[in-house]
Amino acid sequence: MTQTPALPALWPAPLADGAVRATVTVPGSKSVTNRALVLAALASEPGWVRRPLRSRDSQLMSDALRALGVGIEETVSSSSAGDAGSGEAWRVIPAALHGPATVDVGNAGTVMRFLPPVATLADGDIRFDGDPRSYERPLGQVIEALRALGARIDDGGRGALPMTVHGGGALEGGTVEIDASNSSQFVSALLLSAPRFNQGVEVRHVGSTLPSLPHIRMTVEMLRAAGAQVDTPEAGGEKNVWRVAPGALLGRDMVVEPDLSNAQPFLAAALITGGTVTIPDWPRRTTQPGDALRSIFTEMGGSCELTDAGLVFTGTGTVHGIDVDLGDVGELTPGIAAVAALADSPSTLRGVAHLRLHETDRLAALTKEINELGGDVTETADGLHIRPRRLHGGIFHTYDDHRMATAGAVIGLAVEGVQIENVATTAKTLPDFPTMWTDMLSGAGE
Ligand SMILES: O=C(O)C1=C[C@@H](OP(=O)(O)O)[C@@H](O)[C@H](O)C1
Ligand SMILES: C=C(OP(=O)(O)O)C(=O)O
Repeated sequence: MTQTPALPALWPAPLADGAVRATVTVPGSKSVTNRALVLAALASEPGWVRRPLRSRDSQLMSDALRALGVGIEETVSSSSAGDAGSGEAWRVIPAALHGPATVDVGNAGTVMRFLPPVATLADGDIRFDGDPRSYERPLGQVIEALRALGARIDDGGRGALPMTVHGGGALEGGTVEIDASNSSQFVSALLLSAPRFNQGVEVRHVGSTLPSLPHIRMTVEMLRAAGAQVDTPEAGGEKNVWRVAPGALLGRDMVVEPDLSNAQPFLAAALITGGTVTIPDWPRRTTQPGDALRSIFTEMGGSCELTDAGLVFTGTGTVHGIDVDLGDVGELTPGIAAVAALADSPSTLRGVAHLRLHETDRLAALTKEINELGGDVTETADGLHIRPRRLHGGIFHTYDDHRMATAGAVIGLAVEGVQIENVATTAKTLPDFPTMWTDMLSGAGE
């Protein structure tokens, strides 16, 4: 990670003085990095995580796994995987998991959901704590599911953090029902550790909706790549039922794809300024929800092409409103809302009620912050109505939410005088964002 110079409490978002033309290399996916770390830590032999994301969320994950006894050596190397694998690489050396230990989850959904099942396999007490917001983010369903599978957890009756998992060195596993309508991460959490449960797991989602399905597919694909046997609804199984058989996970050489959701502000910059931004290494096939930006931002007025140089995205400078269900790709909502506020027609963003439980209540935060710049946004039961208005400068508050900060920067490209409060919060998944943003505006890589 490059050392970012101290950032001001209020960061003046730069205004674009013309069409943006840049090539932007986006760091590794948070979701892939943190899954790769968990799977490598639970494997029966050492493995590699190549091109990992270095950010607060991945640091919290690796610190936590180290606290449980896992070895993680950070190296720079070349690999037999060729160019795709060269650069930074973490060697993960699994070990018997030990308590007592303390895990700081920060405000990382992946850490607070994926690690309690891992902690049940440790031979002692694992205390989980985190940022104040982590106490409010839903975890009760994971706690109850783990109890049903044989775990002992002391959460003081809160169904939330802080809590202690009394690891017994093993977990029985078996069949469990869970309502994952508040977060797909509940399902991913139970599946990721399940090869190590005595009976594996059968997870039955019983809620009315299930957000972020691509992230569950990511979990399944990465489990399979690590040698796990997984049955899914897609493979002809029962709807909303996933099964993972018990068995050893293999030590793999995993190359992390660029974080396509973090490519969003840069693509948005091309869209709204009528410029062109190229994102190298955009995968031709991926489970990342950010891939949906190709179609969503095309519908909003841009065009794109997957070339050998990466994804080349071009805007016309005219942005259209959109009516779209973002239930599968909820983490894209703040960036889409920012673009929609600059469009030539209204937008309706649906299917994202669960965003009220993310880093902050994103529906309330987007409504308030865009409206304070002169916008006209209203919350609906499951999303936002955005009627574009001429916006003016002002302070864009971020509520410790990395995607609020990048959304504010997108608006600031087109609206003079936008100041982003605590832009440093982008360190959650994209620590170099302010530098990357100014580099993009100076035409870096062209
Ligand atoms: O499993 C994952 O890596 C994620 C799943 C999604 O969570 P929700 O299902 O809670 O939205 C997504 O929003 C989050 O950024 C990452
Ligand atoms: C919802 C998000 O993060 P988390 O992994 O903390 O849930 C996100 O990155 O948009």
